[in-house]
Amino acid sequence: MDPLTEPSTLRADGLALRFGGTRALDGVSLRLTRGVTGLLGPNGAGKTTLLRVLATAVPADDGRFTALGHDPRTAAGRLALRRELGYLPQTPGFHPDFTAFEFVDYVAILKELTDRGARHREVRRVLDAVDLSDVRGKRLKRLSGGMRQRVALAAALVGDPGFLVLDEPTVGLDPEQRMRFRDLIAQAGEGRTVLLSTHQTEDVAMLCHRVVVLAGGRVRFEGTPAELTARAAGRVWSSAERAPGALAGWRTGMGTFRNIGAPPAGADLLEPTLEDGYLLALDGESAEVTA
Ligand SMILES: Nc1ncnc2c1ncn2[C@@H]1O[C@H](COP(=O)(O)OP(=O)(O)OP(=O)(O)O)[C@@H](O)[C@H]1O
Repeated sequence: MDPLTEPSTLRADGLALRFGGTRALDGVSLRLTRGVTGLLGPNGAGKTTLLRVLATAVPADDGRFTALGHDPRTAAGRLALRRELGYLPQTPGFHPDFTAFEFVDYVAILKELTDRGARHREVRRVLDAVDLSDVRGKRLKRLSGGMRQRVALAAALVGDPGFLVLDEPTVGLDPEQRMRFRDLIAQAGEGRTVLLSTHQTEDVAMLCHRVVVLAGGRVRFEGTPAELTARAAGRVWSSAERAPGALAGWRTGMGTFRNIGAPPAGADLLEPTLEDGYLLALDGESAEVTA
């Protein structure tokens, strides 16, 4: 799959949504293709709001989008899109006394899988896909946080949706669980359009083919992870003292400072990371990292 020649599966133009005086989305336009796109942004950037709009949980005040060819502004378009949608919200509404199987089965019923036998096979399939077959009879309140996240992912995968919206699915997971989750998301991204909101730049570097940076309700960057990293080329340097002109800078474990911004002449340049490119894309918005 070549991301440059892949056709757009989602097109959003000028999406806007206000909460009182807050412009949570302030004219968001973007294109998604099949594969996993990472959505990065500081707290309050509008990520959850954007995902809720794209998951048809809330309508935008202005702008429009189509996903998998469906336009959710009509009731028929909304229904068609919801039938092809898997949504893992930031705080999944679990009933703690449901077992893992019952919860996913309940979601499958909501997704109109009416044939009981076929539905139960599908529930077993997705629980198996997230490696939870052994605990499918356990109540959710007895599962660890990481297991509950996997139950939520299984619920999002029910019915093999073509469009997956995942809101910070790796939050609260330990590094080993996060690695397993990345693998599951990468598998889910094969042939599907996946939009993954995260604060983890490593998640994006390791599994996304595209990345969108959102801040203040606006898209600050849209491109490949390599392009975001390349933005920081020649703009990351090391110094013995805190560099007053740096956009962001912090003391490393080695005792030296790692600085981002316009380097002074003769600076000792460092290899940039995706996180450096991300902080530069925010252009100072939330990039005052001082330690
Ligand atoms: N239901 C709501 N009522 C009022 N304000 C809201 C509501 N939902 C979001 N907001 C505001 O809209 C802005 C965007 O919030 P949103 O939750 O989309 O950001 P986010 O990027 O997901 O943040 P985080 O990374 O902290 O989850 C914030 O200023 C938030 O306070």
